[in-house]
Amino acid sequence: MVYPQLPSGPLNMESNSEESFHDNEDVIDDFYDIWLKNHPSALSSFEEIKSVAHEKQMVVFLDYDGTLSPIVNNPDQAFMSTEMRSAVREIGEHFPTAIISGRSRDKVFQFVRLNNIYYAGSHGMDISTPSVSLNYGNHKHQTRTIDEKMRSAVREIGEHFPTAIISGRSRDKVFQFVRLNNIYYAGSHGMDISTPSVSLNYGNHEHQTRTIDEKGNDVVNFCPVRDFLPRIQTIKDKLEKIAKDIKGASVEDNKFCLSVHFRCVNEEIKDKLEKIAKDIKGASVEDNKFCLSVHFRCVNEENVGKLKEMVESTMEFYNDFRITEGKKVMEIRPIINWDKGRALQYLLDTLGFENSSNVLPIYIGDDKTDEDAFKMIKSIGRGFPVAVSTTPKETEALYSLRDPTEVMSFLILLAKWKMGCTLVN
Ligand SMILES: O=P(O)(O)OC[C@H]1O[C@H](O[C@H]2O[C@H](CO)[C@@H](O)[C@H](O)[C@H]2O)[C@H](O)[C@@H](O)[C@@H]1O
Repeated sequence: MVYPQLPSGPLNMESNSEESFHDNEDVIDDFYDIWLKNHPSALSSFEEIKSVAHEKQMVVFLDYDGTLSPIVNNPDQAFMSTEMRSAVREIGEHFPTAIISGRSRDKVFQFVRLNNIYYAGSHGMDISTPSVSLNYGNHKHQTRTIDEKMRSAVREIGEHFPTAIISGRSRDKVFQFVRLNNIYYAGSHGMDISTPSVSLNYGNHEHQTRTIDEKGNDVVNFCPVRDFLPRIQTIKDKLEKIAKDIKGASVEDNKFCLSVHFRCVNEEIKDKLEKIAKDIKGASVEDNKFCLSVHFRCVNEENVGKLKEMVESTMEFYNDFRITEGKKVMEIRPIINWDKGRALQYLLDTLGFENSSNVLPIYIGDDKTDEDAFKMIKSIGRGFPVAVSTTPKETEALYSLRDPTEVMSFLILLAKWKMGCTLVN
């Protein structure tokens, strides 16, 4: 498929339609008709989409707020309808499907509660895929958590081979996570090892002690750093005092080692923003885990400028974060070269569609951050970027849908079409 050139629209529009057409409702309809010519409805273009997608692998990407759920005043009440949930479930049955949202990944999952799709939160900075996909893509920022499938795989390995887990955590903590009795555990970066007592026949006996574990088994503990324990506790006390003064920092006791965590240090920013929001009626701060949102949908027009100024001047002290603006929301995000477009590419690679010319990504979204995903599809040169908007706006998308209701009709149509193809074949 040759990716058509995006038309240069005749309208001078800002990219946030909610802002640009706020007071101009009379002219919206006329402009919308002109805009539709450049960004035709994905519903009325369905025949064309079908003919391009025929015998290709479509991968579906969806934004959450304003796309699967209507925009409402209270961000915690942005529920999706039961009908929308079934439509997305259906889509997930027929196509690899992911939701890429500005919300925290956990929160989107709480809203959507579907297990047959993938989730990317914090504007694509926090992605979860099945662990088999760890064969693909860039592993640098990937972590695994042990789920039941993983536990049975390790149990199975332990049945066939002598198996050990060597972790930086304390030995007890790893055991609590893994809970398997047929493998060995080494904690504190290997400084605390427990094996069955037969191993007393081998190796250096200097740091070995024989004990009986809680199940009555004779075990050998190897620990070359036991003498360090009192000093580690003193250091821990000192570090805890320091961490107490830095919001979000914490100290983890790994028995013979200590970890100082700083993943949540942007708690400090959250704290400052919350103080600002408290003084401005209607403003609120939402914690999206790796990003923060300052909402001003319910703030009086005359106070919005003041709020924005205060947030901007607070953020001047944190030059590793940037502010982007969405629909009546300021989004505070780490300055890294990562956005919804990069997340889309990562998901395509991770799900095994790297370099496949057969793949057609479709992305449906309503806000500014979705433009990064539209641009990525454009740079791939194949696929369907779809903007959700009731008013004309500047966008990189090729197609459009008016609102979540039209999104739902489109998803239903897409799933039905695919089901038909599957039945015929
Ligand atoms: O990427 P998204 O899933 O679209 O998330 C972007 C922001 O969406 C949410 O805010 C928007 O929806 C709220 C509920 O309808 C509305 O009250 C708010 O004015 C909108 O901006 C979410 O609450 C934000 O944290 C996201 O950044």
